[in-house]
Amino acid sequence: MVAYDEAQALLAACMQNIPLLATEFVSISQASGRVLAEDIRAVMPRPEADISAMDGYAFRCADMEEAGSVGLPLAGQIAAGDAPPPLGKGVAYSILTGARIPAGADCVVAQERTSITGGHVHLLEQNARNGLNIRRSGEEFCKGDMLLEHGQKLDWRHLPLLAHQGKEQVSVYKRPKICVVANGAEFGATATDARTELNTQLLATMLQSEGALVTRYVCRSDSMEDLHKVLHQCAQEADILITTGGISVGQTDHVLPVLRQMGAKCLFRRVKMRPGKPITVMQLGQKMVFCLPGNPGAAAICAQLFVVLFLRGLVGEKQEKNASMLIEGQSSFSYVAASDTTCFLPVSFIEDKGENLINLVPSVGASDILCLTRATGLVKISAGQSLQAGEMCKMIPFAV
Ligand SMILES: Nc1nc2c(c(=O)[nH]1)N[C@H]1C(S)=C(S)[C@@H](COP(=O)(O)OP(=O)(O)OC[C@H]3O[C@@H](n4cnc5c(N)ncnc54)[C@H](O)[C@@H]3O)O[C@H]1N2
Ligand code: MOO
Repeated sequence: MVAYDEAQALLAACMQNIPLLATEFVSISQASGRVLAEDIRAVMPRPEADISAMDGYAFRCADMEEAGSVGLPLAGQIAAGDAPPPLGKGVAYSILTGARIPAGADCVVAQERTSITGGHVHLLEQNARNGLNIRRSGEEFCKGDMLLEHGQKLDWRHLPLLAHQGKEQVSVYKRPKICVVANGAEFGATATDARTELNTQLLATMLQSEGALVTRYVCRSDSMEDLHKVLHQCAQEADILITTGGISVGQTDHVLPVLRQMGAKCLFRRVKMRPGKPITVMQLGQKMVFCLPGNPGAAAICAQLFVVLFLRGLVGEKQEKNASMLIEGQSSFSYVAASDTTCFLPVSFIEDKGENLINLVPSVGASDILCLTRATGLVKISAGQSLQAGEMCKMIPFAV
C-alpha cells in the first residue's frame, strides 16, 4: 500500500520509460479532439496584406487635404478578393471591409462619415489621418510566428488557424487502443440478484473524450477461466488495459491473480486514498494495466486521477494549455482527512455575487453515481490535512 503522492510519482517515473505514441496525418476536418504532434509556425501572415477595416473610401490624406471642399473623384471600386491597381494621383476608390488597400492609399474613411456629390467623395468631418481604418499585414501574426505547439489538443478554436495556413493535413498522435474490462456474476443474465453493468460505459466515454479508441468487455461470471480468456484477448488487441472490479479481497476477486498468471508485474498495489483504495497498477510487458475498483464512483475518480493523466502524458499533451487547470474558490465546508488517507471530495463550483464558492456535493460513498452529475470536480485533502469553511481551496475540474 502506497501514499497517493507516491503512487503518482511511481506512475510518472514509469512514464519516463514509455515512448510517446506513434503519429499519423489526418485531414483537418478530422483533427478536432486529437493532439498535435508538430509545431505550427506561420507560413503566411494575417492579415495577408494591408486591408480595409471598414466599408468606405480609400485615398491619400494629402490629396484630400489639397482637394478641400471639392472632394476627390471616385475612380473605382475594390471588393474583398480583388487585387486593386495602384491609386492614381488625386482620386479615391470605394472599398469594402476586408478588401486590399491599393498601393498609394494611406487612409480609409467609413462610408457614413462621407457624402457623395457629383461623383466626388467629401468628408463630413476632418478626421482623415494616415493609417485610419487600415489593418496592416502581419498585425495579428507575422510569417514565422509560432501559432500552435506540439502537444496541443485541438478543438474548434484551432482549426481556423490551420485552415488559414493552408494545412490540409496535420500530424497528430495515434489514438491509444484501450480495452475496458468489467467482471462479476451479478451482471450475468441468470444472476438471481442481477445488477446493471455501469462502469465500462462510464470509463469508455471518459477515455474516448481523451482521444482513446475503446473496446468494452464484460466477463459476466466469477470464473477465473472466463476472466483469463477475456484478459488474454484484450492483451492481444490493446495498448492499455483497464479493469474494473474484482480487485479487493473477496473470494471472487480474480483480476489480480489472473494478471499475475499472465506475467503482469505490480507497479503499486492499493493506495492510501478514499475513494479508490484498492487501485492497483501493473505492467504486462510494455503495456500498462490499470486495475480500478468496482464501485462506480471510485472507478470514475481513479480513472480521472490516474488514467487520464497517463493518456495525456502518452501524447505529450501540454496540461497548462488544456482544460485541466485547478480552479480556486472559497470552501463552504469543513473536512478533516484521516492521518493516513488522502481524500477526494466531489464538489461543485459556483459563482455567487462575485464570490467563487466551492460546495461539497453530498455523497454516501464510493458506489454513488448521482453525486458525479452534481459535481464539477474534486477537492483533494491530503492525508492528515484539514480544510475549514471559509478557507480558499482548489478544485480539480473533471476531465469531460
Ligand atoms: N474486506 C474488504 N472489503 C472491501 C475492501 C477492503 O479493503 N477490504 N475495499 C472496499 C473498497 S474501498 C472497494 S472500492 C470495493 C472494491 O472492490 P472490487 O474492486 O473488488 O469491486 P467488486 O467487489 O467487484 O465490486 C464492488 C461493487 O461495485 C459493483 N460493481 C463492480 N463492477 C461494476 C460495474 N462494472 N458496473 C457497476 N457496478 C459494478 C459491484 O456490483 C459491487 O457492488 O471493495 C470494498 N470491499
Ligand atoms: O475506495 Mo472504495 O473505492 O471506497 O469504494
